[in-house]
Amino acid sequence: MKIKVLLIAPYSGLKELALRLTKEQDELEITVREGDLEEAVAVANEIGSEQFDIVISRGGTAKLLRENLGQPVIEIPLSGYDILRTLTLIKDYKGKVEMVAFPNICQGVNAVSNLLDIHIPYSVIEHSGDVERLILEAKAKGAKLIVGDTVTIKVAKRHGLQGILFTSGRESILEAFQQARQLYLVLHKYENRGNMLEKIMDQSGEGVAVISLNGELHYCNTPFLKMWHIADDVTTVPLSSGTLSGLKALKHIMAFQTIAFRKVVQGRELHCQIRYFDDEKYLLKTDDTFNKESKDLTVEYLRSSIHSFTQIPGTSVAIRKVINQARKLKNEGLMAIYGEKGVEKKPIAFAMRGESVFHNCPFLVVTITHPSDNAYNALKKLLEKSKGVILYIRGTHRLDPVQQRGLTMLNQHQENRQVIYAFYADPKSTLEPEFLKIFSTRLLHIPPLRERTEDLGEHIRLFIGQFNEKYGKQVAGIHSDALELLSTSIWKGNVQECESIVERLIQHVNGEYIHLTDVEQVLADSTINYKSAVISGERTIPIDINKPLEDIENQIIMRILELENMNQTKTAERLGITRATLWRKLKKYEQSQRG
Ligand SMILES: Nc1ncnc2c1ncn2[C@@H]1O[C@H](COP(=O)(O)OP(=O)(O)OP(=O)(O)O)[C@@H](O)[C@H]1O
Repeated sequence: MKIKVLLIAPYSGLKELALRLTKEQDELEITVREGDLEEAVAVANEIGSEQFDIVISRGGTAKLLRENLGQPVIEIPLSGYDILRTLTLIKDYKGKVEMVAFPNICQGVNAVSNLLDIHIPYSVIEHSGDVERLILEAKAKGAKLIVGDTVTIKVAKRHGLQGILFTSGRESILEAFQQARQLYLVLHKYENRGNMLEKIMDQSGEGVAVISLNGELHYCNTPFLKMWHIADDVTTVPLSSGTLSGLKALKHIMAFQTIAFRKVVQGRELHCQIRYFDDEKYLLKTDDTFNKESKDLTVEYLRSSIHSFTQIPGTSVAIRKVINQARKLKNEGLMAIYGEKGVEKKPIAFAMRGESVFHNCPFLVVTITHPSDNAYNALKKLLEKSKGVILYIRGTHRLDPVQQRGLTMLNQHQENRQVIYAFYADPKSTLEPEFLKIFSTRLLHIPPLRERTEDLGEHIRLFIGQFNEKYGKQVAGIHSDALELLSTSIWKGNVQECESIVERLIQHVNGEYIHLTDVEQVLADSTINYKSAVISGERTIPIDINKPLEDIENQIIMRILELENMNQTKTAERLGITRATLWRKLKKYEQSQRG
């Protein structure tokens, strides 16, 4: 396939010469037209320059075409021979000569004329609109002959002067053809490479984009467009201004750490990861299936609708005590919070933030998913370098004793930053004493939901409202016997579990009230055997005999751990095994679940 070239000659002589030379070019299919400056742009548009791979022209016309066309434009040079030829022609001219030309011609002529010791006064054309004035000035100074560019000669003749054009000769045109061949090869190579990369990006299941933190979208692949439901000509990424300003505040952390956040698009939750890319641009990756993090430490930027303690449901003595204590601790730069899974540790931390000196700080959930040197070093870096944020850190109890002691060496009190260590169990029974000491007087305990069941009704009502909205239902309440059954449940997953049970109830019921039978049916279908758990009370637990022995053993261990407030020493004692054996069993089970 031949390279398609459009050559627009600013003067007829160049057109004639080019036409003669095209015959010798096997690899090029050259179309030659004539046109100077704006006229050349009109010619290019008329012929449809987009069908050509490369455009060739000369001087100011080439410059103008470059500004107006999408194609690469090659300029026919003015070689030393070309200049020499013209200078030889004018050297014996008796009248006054002046050169009026574009900068590149002036430079070339100067270099050659200096060598030959021929000095021609000259004026440089910066803009094509200057030509008229410069010619008139030359005329006023007594010039009879003007040498220069096509446009200069035209104007000079109009003002009654002689004009000689610096013409490009054969070798200059051939040089332009050679450049066209080379440029095409390079472009073709990059185009192939670009197409291949685009295909690879499109085939990856992930949505990938490059954005600026003002929302500008610089690049994205096809999966990204689909996940975000945007058209391919969209130039901004649809993130809320709140999220964008939060991300801006996290710029310095993104320079060394990927930050995760979630975004709901048309009811689907997208898991997003963002990190500094290059030149004030950020790489945003999104996944619409839950992507199990394989990294040892993850950082998630979490936003919340909770800004005050009044948004924390419940009136029980237990929750009021929590709120009182949280109010006292809210402005502490370093503190800890503990309570079972789903007990509302994060909502309470958000309420504290809303009423504290840290209310403008982005909230980052830092999780040690695998206790390793990598996780420890990443955490240390975050503690050393982050400012203006709340770091809510989970999983430090899984670090080894040396690493835990290492954390105590860091200056964790930074201005305008809060560090909250979060635990499931009382850290007094699990942490290295030295590490514990740095926050032990600022420790907030959130009791499990089963110890404040009088709050259950309020939680359930709020969740009913929330899920009515989500599923378009009109459930008005729950019958007292149904609520009573729920109140006697263990709620191993606490408020989080209550939320998912109410979600299932709302999906299940069709009438206006949740009845006892609805609760019984939903609980019977749920993975945890509530009914038996309710009946069994503390001393017995339900056992699914269809499960493998390892699962049953773990179920027993977890129940005793729960009853012993996650204290491993007491649990081991109660089970009649050593603490090391208990630890090994838990670890083995955890690994078998993961693997
Ligand atoms: N960012 C949030 N904004 C508003 N409500 C939230 C937020 N996070 C959680 N909740 C509500 O609070 C309930 C309990 O929260 P969550 O499960 O996060 O508790 P937690 O104790 O922090 O959990 P975990 O132990 O898993 O860290 C959730 O079921 C949800 O209803």
